[in-house]
Amino acid sequence: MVKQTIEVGLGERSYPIAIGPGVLSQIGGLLKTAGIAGRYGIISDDRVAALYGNTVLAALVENGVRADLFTFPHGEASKCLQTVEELAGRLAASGFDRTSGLIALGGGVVGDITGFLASIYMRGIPFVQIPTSLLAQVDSSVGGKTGVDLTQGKNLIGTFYQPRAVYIDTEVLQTLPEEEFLGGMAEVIKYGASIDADFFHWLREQRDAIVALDPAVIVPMIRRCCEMKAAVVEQDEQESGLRRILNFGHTIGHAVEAVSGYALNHGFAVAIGMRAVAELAVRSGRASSATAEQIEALLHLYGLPVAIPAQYDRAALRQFMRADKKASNGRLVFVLPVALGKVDITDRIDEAALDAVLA
Ligand SMILES: NC(=O)c1ccc[n+]([C@@H]2O[C@H](COP(=O)([O-])OP(=O)(O)OC[C@H]3O[C@@H](n4cnc5c(N)ncnc54)[C@H](O)[C@@H]3O)[C@@H](O)[C@H]2O)c1
Ligand SMILES: O=C(O)C(=O)C[C@@H](O)[C@H](O)[C@H](O)COP(=O)(O)O
Ligand SMILES: [Zn+2]
Repeated sequence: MVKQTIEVGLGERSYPIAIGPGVLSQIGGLLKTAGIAGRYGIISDDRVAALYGNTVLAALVENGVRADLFTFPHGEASKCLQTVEELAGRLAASGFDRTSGLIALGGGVVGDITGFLASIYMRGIPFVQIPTSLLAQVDSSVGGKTGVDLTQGKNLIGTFYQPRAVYIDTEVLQTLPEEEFLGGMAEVIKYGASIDADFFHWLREQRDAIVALDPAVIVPMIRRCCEMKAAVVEQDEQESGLRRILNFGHTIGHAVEAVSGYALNHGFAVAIGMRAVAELAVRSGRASSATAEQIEALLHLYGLPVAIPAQYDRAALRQFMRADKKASNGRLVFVLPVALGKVDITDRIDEAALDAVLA
């Protein structure tokens, strides 16, 4: 199948997203067009590096590019300042300078860390994304949000820093554990529920082909998500308004993820957060129960969790929600689904309704 390309139009910071099976086998040639003159540091986690690190390394070496591979332990616990500091130290000790570039080879954790590191190493060096999880291919590799977690909450340290290019090889999804694939489907469903009702219905109709990783549906599905994200980011790169819609399900989702001690994957937490906020929309009189039921049914269809586990401390959930970046002047901000494919952003939420949803 031929590789497809989408452009993220951000003026001088515009970049291409190449999507298709076999992109990784062409990566040496593709990277030549990314405009990075010097050495490459490939940043990956231990799991992804074991699967694909040498492929990328060899492709660069074959194309006459000097490259080194740096890894850290997989998992959200690595998404912290300590990992960034350690990687920066290793780059400096290996002689990486301002002509160098980074490659994020992995899921969203690798992408967020690498983008953040690239944005601050020697006050900024270029980087490219090679996302290998579904979640990273449909969401985190596009749009330039980078960062790490604090014990106080998710993504509390970070920058907006766009990659030079995004290279999506859909074949790498063959090795992705099922749970991680389903986590990615939560962000896919997010786009349908919040932006595109037709896409939402398509996801229901194509469920069997999607979970079977049929390229005839996987490639267009990833492409459509990237198109929607690019369109939002082009209009509101630094989230002064519209971009908040990409946070649908995240106000409660991020808190659920944090209370789980990051044991719950991000996508599962977002699924729980989307169902919770759909119920909140109904209880606030902003959405019909039919809309909430359709969202919950699609999450179920993909085997995603929808209930906040009973053992999660509700006071701790509230505390993490208050620490969210979108809270302002002590008021929580929610992205409410008012109809399929349409959301409202509001800080006017009835406390009793929120209490009922969290209960
Ligand atoms: N920057 C953004 O816009 C943005 C958007 C959404 C999510 N995120 C962040 O992304 C992170 C979640 O990303 P994630 O779900 O990719 O998690 P992840 O990066 O931890 O990857 C999930 C697991 O899958 C493994 N893996 C990845 N690709 C693989 C492959 N092809 N084969 C086998 N194993 C593979 C990884 O080693 C890891 O163990 C969270 O930190 C979240 O906050 C950021
Ligand atoms: O790109 C965005 O904008 C998003 O909100 C995408 C989200 O899926 C993602 O989880 C993002 O990292 C959340 O950002 P945050 O600023 O709310 O922490
Ligand atoms: Zn997310």
